[in-house]
Amino acid sequence: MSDAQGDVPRHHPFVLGIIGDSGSGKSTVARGVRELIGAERVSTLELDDYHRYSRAERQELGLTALNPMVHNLSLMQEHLQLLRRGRPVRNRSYDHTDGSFGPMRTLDPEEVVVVRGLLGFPTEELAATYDLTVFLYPEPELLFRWKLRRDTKTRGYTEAEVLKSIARHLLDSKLYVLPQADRADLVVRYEVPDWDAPDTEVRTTLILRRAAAEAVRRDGIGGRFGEHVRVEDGEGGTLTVHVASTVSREMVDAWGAELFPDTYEAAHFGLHQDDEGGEAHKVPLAFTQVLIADLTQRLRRPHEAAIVNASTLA
Ligand SMILES: Nc1ncnc2c1ncn2[C@@H]1O[C@H](COP(=O)(O)OP(=O)(O)OP(=O)(O)O)[C@@H](O)[C@H]1O
Ligand SMILES: O=C(CO)[C@H](O)[C@H](O)COP(=O)(O)O
Repeated sequence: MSDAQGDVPRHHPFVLGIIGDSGSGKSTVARGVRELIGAERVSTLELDDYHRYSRAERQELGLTALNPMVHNLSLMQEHLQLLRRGRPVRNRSYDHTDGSFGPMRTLDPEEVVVVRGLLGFPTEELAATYDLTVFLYPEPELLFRWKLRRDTKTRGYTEAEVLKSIARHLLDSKLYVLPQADRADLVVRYEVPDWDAPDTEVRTTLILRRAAAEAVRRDGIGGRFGEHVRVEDGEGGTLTVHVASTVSREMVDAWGAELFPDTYEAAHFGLHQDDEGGEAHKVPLAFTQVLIADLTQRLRRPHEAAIVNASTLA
C-alpha cells in the first residue's frame, strides 16, 4: 500500500505463506487466520495466478499444475519482494471454473499478506521471501478424502474425475509439493489411525522450527490445555505440539478470545466441510488457526522493529 504518489509505503507487510497440495486445507486454515487478524488488515495472494499456462495448454503439454515448469516462479519472487516492501503488484487471475486467465488486477498489500498455493517455496531463495512459512500436510488417505469430498460436493466433478486427477498428480506431489515441508517454519501434519476413522479422530501435529518454535516455547502453551496438548522438544531446536482430538472446545475458545478479543467469534473458527457437504466443527482446526494467527502477530513485532531500526540506521 503506498501514498498518493506511490513512493512511500504505508507499512511493511508481514508475508505469511500457507502452502500445501490441492485439498490440503489451505483455504480453510487461511480463512480463520484472516478473520482473526482482521479481514481489513490482510491481503491474499493466490499463487494459481502465477500459472504460465491455461488448463487446456497444460493438458496439451502433459504437465500437471504441480510441476514447477508451469509456474512463473521468477515473477512470483519479484512480486513477493515488492509486497514485502509495501508495494502493489499487478497480475492476471487464474479462473478455477474453466482454467483460463481473467483480466489484470492490482493487489495492494495490507499489514499481512497471506500467500496461498501449491508451490510457494520450492527453493530456499523463495522461502527467504516470507516472514513465516506454513506447510499443510494431511497424510495421503486424508488428502484423498478431503479433496474427493470438496471436488464432488462443491466443484462439480464426478468421483471418477477426482480419482483420475489424484492419480495423475501423485508423482509430482511427491517430487515437487511435499519436499517444501522440509523448509517450512511450521508443518501441520494431519493423520488418522485407520482409513475408516472419521474426521473427529484426526490427530493434528504441529512441527515448529526456528523463530516460530521459539515463540511457542516461550508461551508455554502445553500447560494451558492439560494432557490434550503435548509439547515435545526435538532435534535442532524444533518443537512438536501434539493436539489431541479431545482438546476441549471451551479451552480453545477461551484462548482465542483472550488473544483476539476483537475478532474471535467461537462459531466462526474450526469449520470445515463434512461428508454431506454441510458444515462441521473441529477443535484442533480452531486451535491451528489461532496458533498461526498468534504467531503472525508475535513475529510481526520484532519484524517491524527490525525494519524501523534498519531505516533509522540507513
Ligand atoms: N482439518 C480439517 N478437517 C476436516 N476437513 C478439512 C480440514 N481442513 C480442510 N478440510 C476440508 O478439506 C477440503 C479441502 O480444503 P480446502 O478447500 O481448504 O483445501 P485447499 O488446500 O485450499 O484446496 P485447493 O488448493 O485445491 O483450493 C474442504 O472440504 C475442507 O472443508
Ligand atoms: O486447486 C488447485 C490448486 O490450488 C489446482 O490444482 C490448480 O490450481 C490448477 O488445477 P486445475 O486445472 O484443477 O484448475
